Amino acid sequence: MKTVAIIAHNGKKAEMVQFLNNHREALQAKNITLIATGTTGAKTESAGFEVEKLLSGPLGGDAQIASRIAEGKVDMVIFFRDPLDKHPHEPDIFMLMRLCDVHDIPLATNPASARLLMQAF
Ligand SMILES: O=C(CO)COP(=O)(O)O
Repeated sequence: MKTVAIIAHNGKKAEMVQFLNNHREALQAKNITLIATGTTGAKTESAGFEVEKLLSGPLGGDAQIASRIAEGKVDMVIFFRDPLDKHPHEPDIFMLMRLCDVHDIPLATNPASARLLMQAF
């Protein structure tokens, strides 16, 4: 079983749901468990996926996922960031991405790279 963390900023949540729908069979076939920041997780659940929901990003959800990465509990991160919006919790976002690099965890920040990573996963 592998764990994939999914996170999407508000302007990218629809793309995340679309991405998951497009990969529904692969997620099942590869026995992937999903964890997510709060609102991303709620949207994911509404689309019919099982997902562990952590706190909403601005309330510490990114930091919780960063902590799971540091503990070696995450195998891949899909984080659809919105580069055209401001985020009050930017330090948490950088921490999450930094810890992916520290621990050599694959990180996709847009659908094109996420598609490639999922193929290889
Ligand atoms: O803010 C986020 C990522 O930085 C996402 O958080 P939500 O999924 O709770 O909207």
